Amino acid sequence: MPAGPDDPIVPDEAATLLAPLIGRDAGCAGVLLAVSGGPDSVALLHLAALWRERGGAPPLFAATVDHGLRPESAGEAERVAEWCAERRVPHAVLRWTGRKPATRIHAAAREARYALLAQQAERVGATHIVTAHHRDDLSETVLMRLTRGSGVRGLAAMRKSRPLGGLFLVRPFLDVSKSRLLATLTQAGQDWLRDPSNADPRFGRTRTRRLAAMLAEEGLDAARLAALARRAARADAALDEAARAAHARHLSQEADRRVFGPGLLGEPDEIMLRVLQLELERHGPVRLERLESLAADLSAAARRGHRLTRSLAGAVTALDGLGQVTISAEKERRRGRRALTKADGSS
Ligand SMILES: Nc1ncnc2c1ncn2[C@@H]1O[C@H](COP(=O)(O)OP(=O)(O)OP(=O)(O)O)[C@@H](O)[C@H]1O
Repeated sequence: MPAGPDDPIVPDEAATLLAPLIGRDAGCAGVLLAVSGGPDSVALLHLAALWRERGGAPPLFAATVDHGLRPESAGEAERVAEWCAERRVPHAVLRWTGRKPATRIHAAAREARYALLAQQAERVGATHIVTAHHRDDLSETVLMRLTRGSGVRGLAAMRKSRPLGGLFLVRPFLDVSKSRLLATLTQAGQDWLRDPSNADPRFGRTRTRRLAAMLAEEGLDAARLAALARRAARADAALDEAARAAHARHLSQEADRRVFGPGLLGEPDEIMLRVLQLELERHGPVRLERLESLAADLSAAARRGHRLTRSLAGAVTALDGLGQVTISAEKERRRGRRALTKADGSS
């Protein structure tokens, strides 16, 4: 009988969830569990240890990042260390000692956290870092992206597995509801830490949770939002593949200047946009809205046989009268112009 939405996860199911992503067959030589001490990641620790008891699990390690942002954080990391010791999972506390910015602290903490986890994984020889993001996290991320007007890629939200430097970042619980993780801990008699920031309305995620509760009453629940993310991820992967093929097809010259034949502007808008994105992201980050406006301007100019030059993301995109698009680094273009001026003898 399939498990109900609030049923605890049983040991066999733990193996089914974890093995395809971090089993030895998945090329995993060691796993670093990211355990904050919250219920989700304590459930991850508990289930991974259960899986190891049954055999077939790779070597397990755990780490807690102490961001040093709340006075209780050091003590909390010690509690996690105890829960890991009870399961004979080697545990490390990783301290964020870098400068703490005055704004966007949440984003900076996240960036520092992944960097510290990656360093620790390399130190212990783990190839995979595992977090306990679950279906409710996924659906909240989709909702946040919807409110920001994201495209297909943004709506795909989180992937179960993605590269992180030379490692893999794995999220085996994306199909599992938070209530099941809580039920698992309750059944096991395992305690967890209550993070006060989870109820703080200043954080966007807390506001999104309220919105999620309202939408669920209308039928747009976590399962449906997660299904949307899955479908968006599938579409995104197909579009990416088509864009890579179009990129290879239209790139006619590869040197400092990259030249794309006129066929690029005849591609469907989404493919053309992604080819431009692939190219521009080699120079710097680029916002979707800016990319859309560049693509629209290029198409409109090409239709009229006009030329066009635009600077974006540290690169210059130039359309000639024949529909060819050339992309070069802004500084190379400047260097080229200086060389020309010198050769002219003008100053
Ligand atoms: N301090 C921490 N130490 C170790 N792991 C952590 C820590 N904080 C979060 N994690 C891991 O990340 C998972 C998600 O945590 P959380 O939802 O708080 O992340 P977030 O701040 O929303 O950022 P993101 O979703 O981008 O990782 C946790 O279940 C846990 O596996």
